[in-house]
Amino acid sequence: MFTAYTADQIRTAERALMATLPRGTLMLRAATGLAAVCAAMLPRVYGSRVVLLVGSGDNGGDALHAGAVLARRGAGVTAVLAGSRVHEAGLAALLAAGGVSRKPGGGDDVRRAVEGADLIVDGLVGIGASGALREPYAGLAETAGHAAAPVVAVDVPSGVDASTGRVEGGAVRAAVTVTMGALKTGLLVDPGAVYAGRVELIDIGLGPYLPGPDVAALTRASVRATLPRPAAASDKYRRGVVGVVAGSDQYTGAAVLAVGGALHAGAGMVRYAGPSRPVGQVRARWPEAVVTELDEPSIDDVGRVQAWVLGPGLGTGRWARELVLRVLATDVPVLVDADGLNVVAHDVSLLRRTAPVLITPHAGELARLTGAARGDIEAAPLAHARAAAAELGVTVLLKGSTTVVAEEGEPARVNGTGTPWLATGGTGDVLSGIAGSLLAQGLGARDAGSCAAYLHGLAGRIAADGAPLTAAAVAEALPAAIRSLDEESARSRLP
Ligand SMILES: NC(=O)C1=CN([C@@H]2O[C@H](COP(=O)(O)OP(=O)(O)OC[C@H]3O[C@@H](n4cnc5c(N)ncnc54)[C@H](OP(=O)(O)O)[C@@H]3O)[C@@H](O)[C@H]2O)[C@@H](O)CC1
Ligand SMILES: Nc1ncnc2c1ncn2[C@@H]1O[C@H](COP(=O)(O)OP(=O)(O)O)[C@@H](O)[C@H]1O
Ligand SMILES: [K+]
Repeated sequence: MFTAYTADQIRTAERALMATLPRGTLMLRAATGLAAVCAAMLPRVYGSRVVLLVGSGDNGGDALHAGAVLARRGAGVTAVLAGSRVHEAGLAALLAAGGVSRKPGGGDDVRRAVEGADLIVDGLVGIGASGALREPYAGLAETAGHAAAPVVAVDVPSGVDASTGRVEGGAVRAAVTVTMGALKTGLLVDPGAVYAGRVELIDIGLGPYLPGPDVAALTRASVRATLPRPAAASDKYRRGVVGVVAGSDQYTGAAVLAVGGALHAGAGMVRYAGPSRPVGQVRARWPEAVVTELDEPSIDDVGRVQAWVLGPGLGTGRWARELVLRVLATDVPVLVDADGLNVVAHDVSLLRRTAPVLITPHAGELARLTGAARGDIEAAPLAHARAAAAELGVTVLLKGSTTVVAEEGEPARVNGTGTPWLATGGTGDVLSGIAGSLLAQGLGARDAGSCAAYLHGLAGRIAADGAPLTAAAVAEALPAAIRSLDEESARSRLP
């Protein structure tokens, strides 16, 4: 499991560690690691042109010391000193190594240097930043964004709030973020995660001083350890039976896709219940599913299940409302998605029940549930998922380019295994089938949601492989995704 922390948590840990070490030690550890990542990104260090964007704090100090290392190896290093102050020891080290410094006000000089660079190091601000980038930092971030060279962000991309991932105004778009001591929450959640690129973690000895994490991200190993596997004595009932109440005569595909996700995620059996048209399609596509055609909105004849998937393509009329009431009245875990959420939006007290509830909204669906504006949710998904979990008393899986799973009293989980190719109709239906299947196999709502998001993202990558995917292909790629958990190499932008 990767763990990540807020800026305050990092600062407290750093202070405790620093008290045990000679002054300057931590920055030299950080700068040494940073220089190594930079060097590895250059075809050759000798003769390359490196531009450091340097702010007034220790983030700039890291960049300057790393620049000194690169200059000693023969790189031409130019530091653009953007702040009213500068880290004096860092600047002295750079100049002693043969680097040069410029002021951003120096006409076209700085722009030309940035545009002609082979590598740009963003040391404007780190965890000491507050609010939107001010000038001249904001202008430099924009200039760097137009340059051809890759940008390495020091600790966090400047303009991204390290604690929340919020971006007010502009921010540096990094190819790689070299983060010191521990991951920051803002590197894992949207929109910050989009700006961070690949994340490299430099160990500066902070580990023993860190508190419990703010958020966590599953790894291949943690998913492998959490996923239920059939034992020698398993039978289909003991592996877990999942019921799917989805689809309508208008939306038949959602039923097919949710059942497809459920079938490929390891449940012993999938029961599907719906009206005649989706029933026909589910039967034709998935002969493995046990299907009940409903003449009335009742689940009395569907048989026993260990968890329900409720909502994809269900519609929002009387039929749907009745089914939502009946499924939520059972005493097993329920996953509520899509139209199921649109139905309960009229009365969120329906979600208060003794057995677990996992809801899987995208930002628009969460907006309908909580009354928050969709744009506000997209700007701060973690905060909104947490607030919704507390307010509604459920586990919230908020979908997006990174997915957040929040449950009151627990560190939130974040997932970034997906690919933008997943932004296509029906992939959410597959996700609900996967998560419901894991609930039926006995995982708690937080584990079921976060493992489902992890596997869905991995299956999306396998299905896409650099080209458009279909939601059905994501369901079918799930076994390959589960098999790949045993592979050494991780398909992740995280360390
Ligand atoms: N502590 C440690 O042990 C270690 C720390 N390490 C490193 O130190 C970094 C933290 O350094 P830090 O605390 O000096 O803060 P930092 O992020 O450089 O910037 C603060 C200054 O920026 C400014 N500023 C703020 N907001 C702004 C805005 N919106 N727009 C423009 N300017 C803004 C403001 O300056 P002012 O405006 O007052 O001139 C403020 O004082 C950390 O991220 C890591 O890289 C590593 O070496 C490992 C060991
Ligand atoms: N840019 C993206 N990067 C990674 N995953 C994405 C991206 N956009 C969407 N997704 C994922 O695709 C799925 C879309 O689900 P949803 O919005 O419910 O679509 P639908 O209702 O069409 O099934 C979610 O799992 C979401 O996390
Ligand atoms: K930075």
